[in-house]
Amino acid sequence: MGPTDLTALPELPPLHVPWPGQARSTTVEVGSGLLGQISVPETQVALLHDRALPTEWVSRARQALNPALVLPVSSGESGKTLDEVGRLLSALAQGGLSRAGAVVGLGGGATTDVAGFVAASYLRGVAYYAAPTTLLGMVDAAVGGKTGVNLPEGKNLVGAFWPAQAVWCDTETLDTLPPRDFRSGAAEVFKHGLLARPELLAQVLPSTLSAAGLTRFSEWLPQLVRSAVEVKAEVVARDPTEQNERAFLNLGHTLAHALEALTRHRLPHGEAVGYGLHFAALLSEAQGATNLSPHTRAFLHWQNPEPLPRLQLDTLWPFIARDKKADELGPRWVLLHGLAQPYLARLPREQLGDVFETWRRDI
Ligand SMILES: NC(=O)c1ccc[n+]([C@@H]2O[C@H](COP(=O)([O-])OP(=O)(O)OC[C@H]3O[C@@H](n4cnc5c(N)ncnc54)[C@H](O)[C@@H]3O)[C@@H](O)[C@H]2O)c1
Ligand SMILES: O=C(O)C(=O)C[C@@H](O)[C@H](O)[C@H](O)COP(=O)(O)O
Ligand SMILES: [Zn+2]
Repeated sequence: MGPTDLTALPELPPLHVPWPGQARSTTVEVGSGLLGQISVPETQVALLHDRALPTEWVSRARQALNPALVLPVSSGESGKTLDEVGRLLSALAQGGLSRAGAVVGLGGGATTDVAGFVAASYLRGVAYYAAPTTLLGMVDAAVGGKTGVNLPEGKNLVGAFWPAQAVWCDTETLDTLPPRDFRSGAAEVFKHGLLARPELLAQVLPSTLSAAGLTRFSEWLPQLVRSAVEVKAEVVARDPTEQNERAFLNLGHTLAHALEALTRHRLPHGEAVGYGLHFAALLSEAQGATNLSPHTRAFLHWQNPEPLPRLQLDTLWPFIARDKKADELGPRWVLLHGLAQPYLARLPREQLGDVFETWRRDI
């Protein structure tokens, strides 16, 4: 499918994600060319952008926001460290950003996770806005208020819930996103499809028999981003701080985060999630569900993630055991009774071995 004239498509109305018990809400806008039109009410703005982002997107945001401070953030997971956060906080202090100022994060999910955490910590919290430039950032990372960084002991082990006031998803920025990063982000769209909206599965993979599927140029891309955001927004509005059903958004992530930590983050998050979704589908089938793994197997085939080294469950276990959903009784897994029927389960470790071997053979 070739490029489409997105200006010919209808404008999508903004989505408002309420924050229960608080006066604020997040406005999520999706459209092509939004970046050149963004604005914030605060007069003093610090723009934190992925250092490796094409300059065109940084220039557009600079022109629109006229920021007092422009701070490049180390790209990807290498920026999701406490050292990087410390460096950025010092730069804000030295630059004189006041409590009335705002932080704007521009980049993929890694950058918006860091920028959001910096906004949450600086002066005990300043206004935060997100301009995600990856598919994953748009459909997942920038929405819902989870911000933070990694520790050597595991993924996202430090952070804060600090929702953005606005999230601007400019789908034009995806024009420069490498295809591998695009396919990586599609894992979170697929996850939202499995969790709540099965029609999204067919939009990512129009036919499980063909390799053709979603691309940066698919005419339904802005609508797909919006639909995927809606799934997350509905859950987050009911359970913003993961006391309950928000844990479902972690489908596939117990294994994914362990794979990321074990590979020292060389495996991109979305590829780890692709592997994790397949493991969750196989585990769900071992508990009685049917017809889930054909979907996740087809997705993995389409996504074509980096091959994994030979892995043992024993090697992954310490990371699985530290998953944030674990409690004193051990890890909890997000499973599916069927499409759009998630539940949480505690499984004895002995039950995982056979499924792990099947997964290993499949990937
Ligand atoms: N906070 C949340 O709720 C949440 C949800 C999902 C994922 N995450 C986090 O998001 C991160 C993954 O996000 P990601 O997949 O966006 O990875 P990323 O931020 O590392 O970006 C992937 C790559 O794309 C490049 N890039 C970004 N935008 C580009 C563009 N428009 N053109 C060209 N290159 C571009 C980046 O430089 C990087 O190399 C992980 O750290 C994950 O833990 C957070
Ligand atoms: O927003 C959520 O909640 C999610 O679980 C979305 C995940 O895709 C995302 O990777 C999130 O960062 C994982 O959160 P964590 O609490 O397990 O670190
Ligand atoms: Zn994720």
